[in-house]
Amino acid sequence: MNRKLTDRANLGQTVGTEARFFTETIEVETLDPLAFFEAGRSHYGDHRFFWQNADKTVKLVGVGQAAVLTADTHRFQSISRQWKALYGRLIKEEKDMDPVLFGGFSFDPQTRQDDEWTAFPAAYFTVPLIQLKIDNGKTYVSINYVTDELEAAAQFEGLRQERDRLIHIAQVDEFTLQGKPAIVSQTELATDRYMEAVENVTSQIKAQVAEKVVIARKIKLSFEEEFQKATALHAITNEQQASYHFGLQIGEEMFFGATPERLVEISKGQAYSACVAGSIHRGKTALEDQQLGEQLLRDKKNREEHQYVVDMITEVFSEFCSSLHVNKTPKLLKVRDIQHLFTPVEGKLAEDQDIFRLVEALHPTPALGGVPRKKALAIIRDEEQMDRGFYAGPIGWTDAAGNGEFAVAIRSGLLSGKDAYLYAGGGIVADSMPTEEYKETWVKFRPVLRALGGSLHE
Ligand SMILES: C=C(O[C@H]1C=CC=C(C(=O)O)[C@@H]1O)C(=O)O
Ligand SMILES: [Mg+2]
Repeated sequence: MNRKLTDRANLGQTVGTEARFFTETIEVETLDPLAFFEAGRSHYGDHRFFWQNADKTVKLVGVGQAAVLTADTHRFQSISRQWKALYGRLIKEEKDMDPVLFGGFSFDPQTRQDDEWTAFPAAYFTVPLIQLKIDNGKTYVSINYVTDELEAAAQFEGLRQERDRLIHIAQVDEFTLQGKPAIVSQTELATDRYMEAVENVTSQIKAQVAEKVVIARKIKLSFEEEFQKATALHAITNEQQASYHFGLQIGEEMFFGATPERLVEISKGQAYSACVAGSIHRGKTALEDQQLGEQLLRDKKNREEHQYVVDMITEVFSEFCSSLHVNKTPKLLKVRDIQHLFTPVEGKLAEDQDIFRLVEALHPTPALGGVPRKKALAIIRDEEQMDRGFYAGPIGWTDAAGNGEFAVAIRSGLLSGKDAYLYAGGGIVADSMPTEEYKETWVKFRPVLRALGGSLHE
């Protein structure tokens, strides 16, 4: 039994057969998405989300819940089915935007469950009550409302007032962020276990039990006071520019991060993914940076880490797409602290496919799981001895038209009261060295560590 799910059974609205799903959109003057997120705190402080894609053409903020979809078994199909049932009841005019379904999946529902992740079920998605969408520079605010009652006009009018209140606060009131609270402690959890795990995994790979396995570890930070969620999001958006920025708040907890890795985007019938695996740090000078990049492109161990991901994503795309494009050799993807090997994958999505099927087929890629997938997951469960929660899982959005985007939730952490849990890992292949992998995780911890004011281990 999944205790997380039973804990959450009373949350949100179920979709009854009589339910109707109303939406209404207005276009407004530009506003700061974080100011809107913060404006929602007093009334909807327990349920908010924030998202922006890597090129910042799509920004989303949701506050409150019009509907909540959760799932335990067959979680990808279950969310897809629930979403179809819900938007099948959608009543909208042409000028109205599609409501957004936002959420994510945990990395591995079969792993052990640690207390910090209790609020996060194996799959959690929400349609916000009030939704901000900035799409190619235009700003839209929608109200979404699901009801069984025949007479919903009064509630809807109340929501319009709420919408206007939030817009006003975000546009007019001064938006002040609280400072970062002082850190009481920063603890590496089970570093010895991590080093041993990397050692064991390389031996298993040499013995041909698996080909590649990603092993991760965590750091715990404790603060003098609770870390304000908007402050954490503001800090992370300034950390690592060319990345997806996300925050998903469920009750007191918020999972957030800045990931450079797209899992899948569907836009107008095209599907896009990215193989991101294999890493080296940034150079201190432009020249050193370039030399490090060239070294990474030539490095056998990193190319091997990368190739497993390319092979797997290519295989999935050949199954789901009618045509396909994959580059033969990787490029470099440079973000603030790290450079990765990067191969974009693109295809024309076959008829009758949906984003949840693709997410299911792709998750976890060998950039976060391993090869073969099942064996790698079993080794991760045995060796890591921790609950990754939503770290390394798919996080993102979709709409009724079938468009949407999911990123791989790495470079991420969970804010939980006065504590934060940060996660980072790396792909282990036969030639991996525990001390080198350990160093690589420190580089990957940096964006969230810096955002929270932790010490970087330089
Ligand atoms: C597992 C992580 O990164 C993955 C993504 C890119 C590069 C990776 C690597 O070089 O090991 C990892 O596969 C992480 O950031 O926690
Ligand atoms: Mg690596």
